[in-house]
Amino acid sequence: MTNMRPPNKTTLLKVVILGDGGVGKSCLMNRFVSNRYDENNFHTIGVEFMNKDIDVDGEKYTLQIWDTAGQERFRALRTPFYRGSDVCLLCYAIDDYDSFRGLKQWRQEFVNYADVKPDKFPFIVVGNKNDMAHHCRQVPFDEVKQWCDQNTINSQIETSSKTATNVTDAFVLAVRQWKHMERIAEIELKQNDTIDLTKTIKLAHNRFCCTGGGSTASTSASGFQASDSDDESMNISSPRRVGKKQQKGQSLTQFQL
Ligand SMILES: Nc1nc2c(ncn2[C@@H]2O[C@H](COP(=O)(O)OP(=O)(O)OP(=O)(O)O)[C@@H](O)[C@H]2O)c(=O)[nH]1
Repeated sequence: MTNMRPPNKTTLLKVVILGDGGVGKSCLMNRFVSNRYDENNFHTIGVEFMNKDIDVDGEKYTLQIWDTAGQERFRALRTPFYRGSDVCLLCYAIDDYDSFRGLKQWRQEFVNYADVKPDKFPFIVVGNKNDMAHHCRQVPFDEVKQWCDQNTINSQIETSSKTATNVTDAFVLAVRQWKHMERIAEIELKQNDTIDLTKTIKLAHNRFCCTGGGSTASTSASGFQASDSDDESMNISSPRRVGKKQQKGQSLTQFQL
């Protein structure tokens, strides 16, 4: 829980950057981590990651930033790395309307492979290349805001990796948005703290908590929906669990108490 956080503790956050090829994801990461900008960047193949320590609102974070390949042909190489992310930056370039239109698909791909609930996960929408001349702009800021509102995303920023405008701010915003979602998750956990014995509980077949077909009432009396992900996500006090949902095609056993 964040309010029980020991002083000087560093929180590790996995931040994944998604968006069409060429919108400037690698440049954004390199500018933020190394303060470098390369006009002639190569396309990313698969994924790359870099760490960066940052203080936000008096707390220490290590951001593990995952830069992914935007080109469609690398889809199978990037998607396995979405799982376990804490924040997702959805990037477009302000001079490329198609890259903005593509955000819907990027968000969906992330939701599917990271296995999170879209309205409970911290997404940040980043419009890169805002150093471009006014006449080059294809994506109005207001239109992006409207899209964000419709998709329950409340963080949006324009950046330029070239001129280093708002780059750090984008990552600070990401941390703040993560923290905001954590607080909401904590509140929800507290509200759901009492066990409702009349409620139908779904448990995944293959979890250790319901071995033998899950017929024991005591396992399901814990009052939570089991996740199919790693053991860390089974920690009921972890707000991260709140974003989990059933995996595609997974069979469920219904337990009626
Ligand atoms: N004007 C301008 N150009 C930029 C900016 N950021 C990146 N670029 C240009 O866009 C090119 C592509 O940037 P990358 O960071 O490689 O793009 P990417 O999104 O990582 O592309 P993939 O690896 O294919 O997914 C760079 O080589 C730069 O020439 C920016 O802020 N402003």
